[in-house]
Amino acid sequence: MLVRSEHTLLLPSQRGFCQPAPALRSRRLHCSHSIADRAEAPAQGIGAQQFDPPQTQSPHAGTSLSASLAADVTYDGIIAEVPVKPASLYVRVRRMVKHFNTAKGVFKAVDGVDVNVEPSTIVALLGPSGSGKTTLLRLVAGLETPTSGSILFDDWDATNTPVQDRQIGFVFQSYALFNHRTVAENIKFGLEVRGLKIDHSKRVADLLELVQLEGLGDRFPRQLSGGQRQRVALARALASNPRLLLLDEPFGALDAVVRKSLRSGLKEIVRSVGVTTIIVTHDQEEAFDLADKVVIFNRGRIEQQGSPNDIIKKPATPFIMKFVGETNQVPATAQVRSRGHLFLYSCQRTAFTPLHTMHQELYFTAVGDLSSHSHMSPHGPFWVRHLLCVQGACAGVLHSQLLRRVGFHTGKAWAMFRPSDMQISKTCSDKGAAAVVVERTNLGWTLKYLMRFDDDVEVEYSVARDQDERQYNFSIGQRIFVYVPPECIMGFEMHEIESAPLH
Ligand SMILES: Nc1ncnc2c1ncn2[C@@H]1O[C@H](COP(=O)(O)OP(=O)(O)OP(=O)(O)O)[C@@H](O)[C@H]1O
Repeated sequence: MLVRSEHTLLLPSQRGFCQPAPALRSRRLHCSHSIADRAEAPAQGIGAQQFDPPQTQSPHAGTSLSASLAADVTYDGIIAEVPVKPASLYVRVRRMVKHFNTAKGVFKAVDGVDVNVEPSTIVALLGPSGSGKTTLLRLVAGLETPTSGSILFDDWDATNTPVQDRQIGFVFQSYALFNHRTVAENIKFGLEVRGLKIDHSKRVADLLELVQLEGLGDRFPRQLSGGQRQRVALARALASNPRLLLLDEPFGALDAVVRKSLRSGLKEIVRSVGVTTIIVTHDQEEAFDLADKVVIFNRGRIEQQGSPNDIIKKPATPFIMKFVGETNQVPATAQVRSRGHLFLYSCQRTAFTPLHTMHQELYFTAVGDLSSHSHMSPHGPFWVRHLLCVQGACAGVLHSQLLRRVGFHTGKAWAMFRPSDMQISKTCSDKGAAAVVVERTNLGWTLKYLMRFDDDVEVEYSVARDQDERQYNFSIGQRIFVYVPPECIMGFEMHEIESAPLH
């Protein structure tokens, strides 16, 4: 049954933040230490302990998240006892900048970042190493002072609020558990630092149940698997009923199988509790599976943010296109001559389409719209939108006039497309550029072909094994024809794709 007496004590003050308790100083030091240690943390011993989602399910499962959070809770267990809607926080990061002074000068780790984290949602910060993800998390936590910019927690400007007053739960890759304390004592620590006057034993028992570690409260961390230790860390972070949960590579030290099972457990728990959550991860699968919104960092800036679906289906920049999923990249103005046909698969900023078939005097030119998302270059990138077809002897002149009219300049351009968007045919047509199969790699359920066009440009094509058996089964040296629908091609210039750290 629902017990309300406990969680009324856990509700935040009207301002939205609890006042600092004297004991919190030690927590602050502890948190700083944990983050600083993260990069150096050795890989932990890994147990193959499975972590299935908790059996306690919300009766509102299947309804919208906000509806289930707002509803009266009528089921058993700790999930029902956590104050849901009032605890979830709306986090807004505004024009955030963080510079570090280094021997080489000022380093822009975070360079003008805006992020909204809606209440009760999970946001994943994803990006290459050194792109600024952890620095942003530390800024949100209050473990770093911004060079400029602000952080709003609901309507409260939390930019200068000390870490101990932010009512945040942390989970880090290195667990940061006390080895000399039992599991139960570690979880209890999360309550003690907040000075919460509640029945600690019951709360600990409930949290152990939530993370599926019932019966293990008396063990010491060294007697647990890596996955179990991480669940203790999660229980401890949730013990103080945080309004914001920050996770920094929480599963980074675990093997793929444990990561996956912990991930589904985490998702269930975070959704059930309704706590606003920000997770830093290197793992794209983790980010796309866990998060309502994925924020992709590159060189201290946000390259794109949106739902996992948006990012996968509508990558805004060549960097995202390359970072998320497989891509083929081909140079511009490359031509393929085959059986009297001239194929152009990128002409300045045109696309991978036949430009000219010598016999028919037929010209195609693909014209792209500049991407509205582009902030990297005034000229691109773009997605191809229209295909124009002109016939006759003056077509070449029209073609170059057209390019001038739509404003394409003559920098070195490239075209990029996903192997999954390639259409491969065994027979020659105006729709395909000729290539030869040069390599076939067996990847188990999929096969990867390497195909070389007549001008030596190579592209990869992956296909499911059963589809290959039914449809392709190409042999090395076989002549094939490759077509990519223009709307699946992104044109760009090389400097738009750089991801080296800023200095
Ligand atoms: N205290 C510091 N002094 C100087 N440079 C720093 C400091 N902290 C971070 N940096 C630099 O800022 C950049 C961003 O670091 P950050 O830890 O935020 O990256 P990240 O995206 O989280 O990387 P990773 O995924 O490898 O953890 C890095 O190049 C890092 O070296």
